[in-house]
Amino acid sequence: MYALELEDLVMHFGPVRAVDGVSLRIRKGSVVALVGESGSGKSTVGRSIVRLLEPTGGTVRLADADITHLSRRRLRPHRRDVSIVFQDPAGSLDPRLSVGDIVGEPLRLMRQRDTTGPVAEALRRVGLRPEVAQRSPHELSGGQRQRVSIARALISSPALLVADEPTSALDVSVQASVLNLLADLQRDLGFACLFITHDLSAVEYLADEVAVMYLGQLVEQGPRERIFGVPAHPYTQALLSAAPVPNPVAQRARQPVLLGDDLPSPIDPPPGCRFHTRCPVAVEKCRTVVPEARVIGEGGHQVACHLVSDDGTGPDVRERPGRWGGESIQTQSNETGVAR
Ligand SMILES: Nc1ncnc2c1ncn2[C@@H]1O[C@H](COP(=O)(O)OP(=O)(O)OP(=O)(O)O)[C@@H](O)[C@H]1O
Repeated sequence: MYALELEDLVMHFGPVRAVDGVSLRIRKGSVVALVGESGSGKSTVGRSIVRLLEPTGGTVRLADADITHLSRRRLRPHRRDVSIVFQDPAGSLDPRLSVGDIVGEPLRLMRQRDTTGPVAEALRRVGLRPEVAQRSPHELSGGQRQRVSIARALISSPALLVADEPTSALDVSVQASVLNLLADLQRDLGFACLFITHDLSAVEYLADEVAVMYLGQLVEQGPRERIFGVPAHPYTQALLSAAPVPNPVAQRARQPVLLGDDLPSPIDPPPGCRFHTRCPVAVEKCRTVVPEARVIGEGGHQVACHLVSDDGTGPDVRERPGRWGGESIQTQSNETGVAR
């Protein structure tokens, strides 16, 4: 039933607690977006799933197989279960190889000898002509290179694709076409996808579910309509308030909640709720007690916040636009969480 199950995933780099207890499931054929600001640990989750990293703790299960600590050799049979597309196609494609060799490599690693036909088909699927197989990746544009990495990722028909900011290094003019391509391929081929992104409009367009990450942990997850319609966590609300909307009139009327300060260091995360140092509505409990994730609504909508009640009601920080964070919290919020 699930293409991916993460249970309490932990990934530390020495003292850096990049990922600190992430539990997430992706149903076969569904798209889950992983959002959160830069440095929250999204790429580290992605790299752990494809086992470019060996997790410090927890479990990674692909199509029912626990791959958390498998050796390179024992991972080989699971290559068909998952592929990854990186942000920067220039950095992820070996310039010494032809496009054909790059796209066909996953099949060769699975001991398939003649890859010409599948490579041509994979290129066609991503909108490139078969002749591109003879070219070198550096002769291609950024958008074409990203199509090559998508062709390579999908040639083995993986059950799960991890797409790590697949369009954010591209020229704005080609971002939409690559995003459309991914959406079409996902619909036609039916793979599940973990879509890591900053771009909330892309999330609304592509994702079935959304998981919101803050400083190594998930603060909220659930169906897309719930996350966009009734976001419960103050961090999710702040993220949504700052995202651009397509309508320029609505855009001008919007007043974002600006989170002051930078993301705290994952070396020494704040005690209690990790978001409390920047939260406009934090109360004393938030500074000391770690909030557990609880289901608050349909579709498994979960949130980890003391201030949200079991039926999902709670403060909406979008009613308090402006700049928040750092010392301002100490003086602007009181014990009931109401700003003075
Ligand atoms: N190999 C590493 N060694 C030490 N620290 C690392 C390593 N990789 C990532 N980190 C740290 O882990 C934290 C999470 O990084 P990660 O790249 O996963 O975040 P992210 O949410 O994907 O950010 P971005 O959107 O900028 O890619 C950051 O503080 C980062 O500096």
